[in-house]
Amino acid sequence: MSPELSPTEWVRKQTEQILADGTTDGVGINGMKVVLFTTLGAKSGKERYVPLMRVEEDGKYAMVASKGGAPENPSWYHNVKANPQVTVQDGDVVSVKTAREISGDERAHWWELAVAAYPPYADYQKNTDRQIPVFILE
Ligand SMILES: C[C@H](OP(=O)(O)OC[C@@H](O)[C@@H](O)[C@@H](O)Cn1c2nc(=O)[nH]c(=O)c-2cc2ccc(O)cc21)C(=O)N[C@@H](CCC(=O)N[C@@H](CCC(=O)O)C(=O)O)C(=O)O
Repeated sequence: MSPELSPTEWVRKQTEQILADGTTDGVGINGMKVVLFTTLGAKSGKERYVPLMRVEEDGKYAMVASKGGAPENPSWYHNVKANPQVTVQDGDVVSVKTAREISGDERAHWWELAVAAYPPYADYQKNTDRQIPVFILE
């Protein structure tokens, strides 16, 4: 059973391209890199593809639950909380990592990395009083 694609058209298309190419290298947003995560549904138990911006340091990755600055967290946030084992595809390299939500100074460091990788994150945070959750995968 292969993981579910997003019901969101543009996201599904990017995921399909990654799967067809066998690498994330051909997909991006305004030239900024994307990584393909696979999460396990908290309720459905289904595997789900979740492409996110690439935020990486020393082999560790962040998952930034921005959802464009929406008032609510993305559904995948609940999936990762419930099932912290997440598959990561960066380029053509696939690994399985464990996610944990971060806060305080650790989050501040990774937020800086995230905004450097994808500046719109700063605008998304301005647009909502929800503190955008950040996971680290290692
Ligand atoms: C649309 C919805 O997606 P979502 O999980 O809310 O996530 C919304 C977006 O964050 C997600 O589409 C991201 O991939 C969008 N996205 C980014 N989203 C971000 O939040 N941050 C990013 O940096 C980001 C970058 C990005 C780059 C490329 C790209 O193509 C997409 C990108 C969705 O997939 N819903 C499904 C599944 C819902 C689900 O996961 N249900 C869980 C239960 C969840 C629960 O317990 O509430 C289950 O199956 O058990 C559905 O409604 O059927």
